[in-house]
Amino acid sequence: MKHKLLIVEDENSLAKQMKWGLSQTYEVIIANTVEQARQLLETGAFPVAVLDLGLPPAPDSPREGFGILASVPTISPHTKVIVVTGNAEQENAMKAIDLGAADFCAKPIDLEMLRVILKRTFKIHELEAANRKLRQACETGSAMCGMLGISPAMTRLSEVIRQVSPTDYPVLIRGESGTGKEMAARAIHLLSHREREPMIPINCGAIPGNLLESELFGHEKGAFTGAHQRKIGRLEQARKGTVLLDEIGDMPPELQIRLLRFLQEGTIERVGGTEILRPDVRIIAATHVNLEAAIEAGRFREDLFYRLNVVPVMIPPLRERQADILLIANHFIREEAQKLKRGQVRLSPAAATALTAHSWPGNIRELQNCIYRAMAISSAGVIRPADLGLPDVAEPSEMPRQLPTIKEARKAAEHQAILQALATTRHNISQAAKLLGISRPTLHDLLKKHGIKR
Ligand SMILES: Nc1ncnc2c1ncn2[C@@H]1O[C@H](COP(=O)(O)OP(=O)(O)OP(=O)(O)O)[C@@H](O)[C@H]1O
Repeated sequence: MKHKLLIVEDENSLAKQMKWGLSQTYEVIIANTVEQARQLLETGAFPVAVLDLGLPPAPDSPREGFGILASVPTISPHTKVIVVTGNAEQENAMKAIDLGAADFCAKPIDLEMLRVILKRTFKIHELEAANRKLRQACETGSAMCGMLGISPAMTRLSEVIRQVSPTDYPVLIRGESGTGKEMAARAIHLLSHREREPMIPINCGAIPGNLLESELFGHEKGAFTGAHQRKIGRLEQARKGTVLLDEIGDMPPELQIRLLRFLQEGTIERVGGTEILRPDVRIIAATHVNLEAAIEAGRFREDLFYRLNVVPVMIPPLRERQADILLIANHFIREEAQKLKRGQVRLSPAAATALTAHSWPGNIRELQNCIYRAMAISSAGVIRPADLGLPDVAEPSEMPRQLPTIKEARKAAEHQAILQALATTRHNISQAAKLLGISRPTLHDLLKKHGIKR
């Protein structure tokens, strides 16, 4: 389904040209007047709007455009606005950004440029929508901003996240691939005072060094060949929000110096610019590599490491939080069943055992893929070990590093058995009690003892 795009433009020929150029990607709707624009925005159906500032009755001044822009937070708070300005109206563009526009595009419109800006703006809208969803999950208290987990390791992690969120300190999140580092960063953002502003993630390993520089810090028009327009970098764009620097270990050395300067002095300059800017953003960095080894090898600056590592947050691998496996697996099953419009789907007891016995080298992402695959091939609403691609009975691949005491082992086994029974019976207490060979009241007592919520 195409995203809806509102274009507010009184010049018919220009409106038609934009519609013609963008209709393949977006469902374009044109408003020629301020009144039409307001009515369409009030429907709340547009993630993004392109707004010409000069509109009748005053087409030669930005007055009407600024008027609409200022009312967007009230009439359609989630719509991102890209303003269109005359070529010589840099000042209006900056004022529009100040009033809350997401970006700007100069006339005459370069459709290629507009496409790039639109793609980015729709992406930001999408990220913010995901943030809102998670915030709702936080508010309902069903999970730590979507982060499910009942294992002791997750309980400790939740505490650290709650402590660090309200501070403005940089945070370094470490953990293996797929353990939930980005999710933890979102939780920190959502529980901070910056929650209503965007959290913008950048994968430092996926963008070549020179592009990463202007992506992060922005550039001025003419800063290098191909820099046709000023570009606002992510640090500026995130205003009052959070920037997540994912795979920070892959950041090139020259950018490490610029980032260090920002962390020390709070200032940046756009590439090719001289203006000193002070973006108000919080930095969260994440890595799955051993940064100490990268420092040793001369690939990562030690001074930057200490600046970023003010609060270290470690996400334990899934194999160290066995109690979470069935909880998270069942969550993915429910989510996927809803998406695929399937009725109830459950794990067979053997599948539940196979899931908990597997060592999950790819962590939660591997578990997620495994469940999605199983949902695609399983039939009759039951997932069996073969659907998961797991052996019927799997031995743990590693010796535990630290042996639990008998008391701890009993408690963990009890906890695990209860979770399995609940997962198998889809939380039917009578059936779960029967499976466990205990009475319903005893099971209720045990649920309370283990802090397991229905
Ligand atoms: N505790 C959790 N509860 C539910 N879902 C989770 C949890 N942790 C992670 N996920 C889900 O697992 C997937 C991987 O998480 P995420 O992208 O945050 O991991 P990551 O460590 O940042 O991965 P990578 O190192 O590959 O960037 C996502 O789909 C996320 O929603």
